[in-house]
Amino acid sequence: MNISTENTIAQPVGTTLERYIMRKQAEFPFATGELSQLLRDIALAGKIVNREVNRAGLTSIIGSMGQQNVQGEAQQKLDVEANIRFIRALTNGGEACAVLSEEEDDIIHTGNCQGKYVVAIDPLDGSSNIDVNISIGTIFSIYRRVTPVGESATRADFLQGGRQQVAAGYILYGSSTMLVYTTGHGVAGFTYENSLGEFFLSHPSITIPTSGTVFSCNEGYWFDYPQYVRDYLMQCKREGQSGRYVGSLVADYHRNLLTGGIYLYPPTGKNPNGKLRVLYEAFPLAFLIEQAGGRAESGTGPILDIVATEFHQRTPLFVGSPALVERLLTETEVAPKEEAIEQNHA
Ligand SMILES: O=P(O)(O)OC[C@H]1O[C@](O)(COP(=O)(O)O)[C@@H](O)[C@@H]1O
Ligand SMILES: [Mg+2]
Ligand SMILES: [Mg+2]
Repeated sequence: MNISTENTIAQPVGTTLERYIMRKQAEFPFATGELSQLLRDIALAGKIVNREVNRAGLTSIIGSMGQQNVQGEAQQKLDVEANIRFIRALTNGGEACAVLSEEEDDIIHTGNCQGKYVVAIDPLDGSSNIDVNISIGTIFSIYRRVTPVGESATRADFLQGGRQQVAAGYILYGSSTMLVYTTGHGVAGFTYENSLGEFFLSHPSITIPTSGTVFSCNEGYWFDYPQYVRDYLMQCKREGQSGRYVGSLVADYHRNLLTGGIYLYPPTGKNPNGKLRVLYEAFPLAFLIEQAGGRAESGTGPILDIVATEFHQRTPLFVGSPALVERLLTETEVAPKEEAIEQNHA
């Protein structure tokens, strides 16, 4: 039987994440395999969380914990479970010596002092969407530690700066589940095949379109947005661009990454520093978007240039197609018809 007949009768299932990671590792002669193992550990926890997300309505996993996390936000049960799953996988894996999680006040020491890496993670992104069956995600950021191997990790390991990330990515629990990551050599995406229990390479080299016609932000805060953001959005509307906002950062970001667009979480009167967290939301997504040819800014400079001094520090975030981010930052003339339009709707 020739190859083409074979492929017709039994279609190849493709490249697994496991094989892809091994191949990539082989391209770097000095790689030890530890970062590869760390990525596998994250993928494993992602599979477990995916299982819980898929049956969320059938088990007692939906709903609030009735408590708040360190940032004063109501914790959902799945926030707590995802946090446990990722920390456990990273602890059992052995490559990460410490983890910083959105759900924890301080860093978690895994007990693996020989581990060369630290991981900052948003275990469950889009918490408000858990109970209503809408896409949610996980975001992760990996650094090589700066403290000596064998000792406990410290704040310095997590506060190195976004440009020191060695890998970053996210898992999107959407209409299909995807894992998208970068190690600084482009961006690859993998789709989860439930029946085989494996992520398969589905998007070998992701690049974001230079421009697009989608803006994603919570327009409920319109009157609290800075003038330059409102000017930009008015311009988008005059041009007939589309507004798309899921309310899960990972989902909004992923759509714009594939189709072109801009995600905005500006500073507001209530949250002058925005809402999103530097270390486990903005930094990893900024690293990844730059690797995909996009841009991520805070309004005062590139996200990756932020000097973070606190674990749970926040930042405004404008991220997406480079031409759209550029336009937001440069074309900020006051829109002449804005007042009139607002009065019309008063
Ligand atoms: O409801 P808002 O203010 O539009 O905020 C939505 C944003 O908040 C987040 O839910 C914050 O993330 P967490 O769910 O991890 O706290 C983002 O995913 C999302 O983009
Ligand atoms: Mg989040
Ligand atoms: Mg979260």
